[in-house]
Amino acid sequence: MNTAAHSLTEAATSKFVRIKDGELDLQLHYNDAGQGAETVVMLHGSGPGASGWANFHRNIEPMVAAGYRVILMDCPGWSKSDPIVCTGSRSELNARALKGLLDALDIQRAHLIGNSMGGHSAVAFALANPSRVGKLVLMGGGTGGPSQFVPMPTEGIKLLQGLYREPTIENLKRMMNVFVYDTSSLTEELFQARLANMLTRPDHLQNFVKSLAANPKQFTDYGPRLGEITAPTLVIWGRDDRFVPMDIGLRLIAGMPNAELHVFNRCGHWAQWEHADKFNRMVLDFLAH
Ligand SMILES: O=C(O)/C=C/C(=O)/C=C/C=C(\O)C(=O)O
Repeated sequence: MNTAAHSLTEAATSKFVRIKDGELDLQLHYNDAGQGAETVVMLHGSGPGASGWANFHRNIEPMVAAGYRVILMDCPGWSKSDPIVCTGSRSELNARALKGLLDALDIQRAHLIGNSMGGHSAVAFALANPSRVGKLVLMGGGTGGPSQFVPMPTEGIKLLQGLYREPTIENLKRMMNVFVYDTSSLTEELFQARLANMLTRPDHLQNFVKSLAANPKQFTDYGPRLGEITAPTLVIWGRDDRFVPMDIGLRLIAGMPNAELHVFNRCGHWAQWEHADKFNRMVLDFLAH
C-alpha cells in the first residue's frame, strides 16, 4: 500500500463545513480524499446508518489512485451531518446541500456518482445546476418515479422504513438480506458496524420517520424532465434489485439523451459494493473517455 492509500481512512479524510442557502443553514460532514484536478462526488443512499463512507468504501481508493479528488457528502439527516426533518422534496434538499458544499469548497464542476437516493439527488442537482455537472453515474436510483412492473413500495423499501421505525439488529438483518444478491457476503462485522452507525444518531432515525409522515413521497419523480439532462450518464443496476427495480433504469435511459445502461446479473441494490472491481473499472473508463 502506498502512502496515499495508507491515509485513506474515514478519520483521516473527515471534514465539516457550514452551508447557508436561504433558510437552509446546516453543518455538513464530508470526506475529502485525493488531490486531482477533476472532482468526483459520491452521494449515498437513504438507508438507516448510511453514509458516504459506508456506501462507497470499496470505490474510493481506485478513484483516488486514478488521479481524482473524491468527495463523499453525508446528506442532511445522515451520519455526522446536521439533523433535519424534510417535509418537501428530499432530492431537492440534498441538491441544495451539494451546491452549498461545492460553493464552500470552490469547486465549479464535478462528476457525480449517486447510489439510490444519491442518484435521485444527483439528477435534482443536474437539473438545477447543469453547468456544474461533468458526468453522471446513477446506481439503483435517479428518479423517484414508480416501477411499471413491481408493486411500490417495494419489499426492500418496506423493510427500510420498518427499520427506521424499529431500529433493531433483527430488522437490520432482515433489510440487509434483501439488499444484496449474495447474502453470504454479509458478515457479522458489517451488521455490527451498520448497527452502530444507526444507533449513534437516534435523532436521524426519528426525523426520517417524521419526514415520511409529513410527506410520504420524499423523492420527486423527475421522469418528465429527464430529457433536459444532457450530461453523459452511465446508469448501473442490479438485475436482482429488490429496493428500486431495474425498470427504473430503463426509464432513465429512455428519458436521458446521453445515457447508457449496464445491468449486473446476480446483483442487488448495492452494485458498487457487490461488484466493486468491475464497477470501478467501468466508472473509471466512463469518466476518462
Ligand atoms: O426510496 C428510494 O427510491 C430510495 C431508497 C434508497 O435510497 C435506499 C438506499 C439504501 C442504501 O443504499 C443504504 O446504504 O442504506
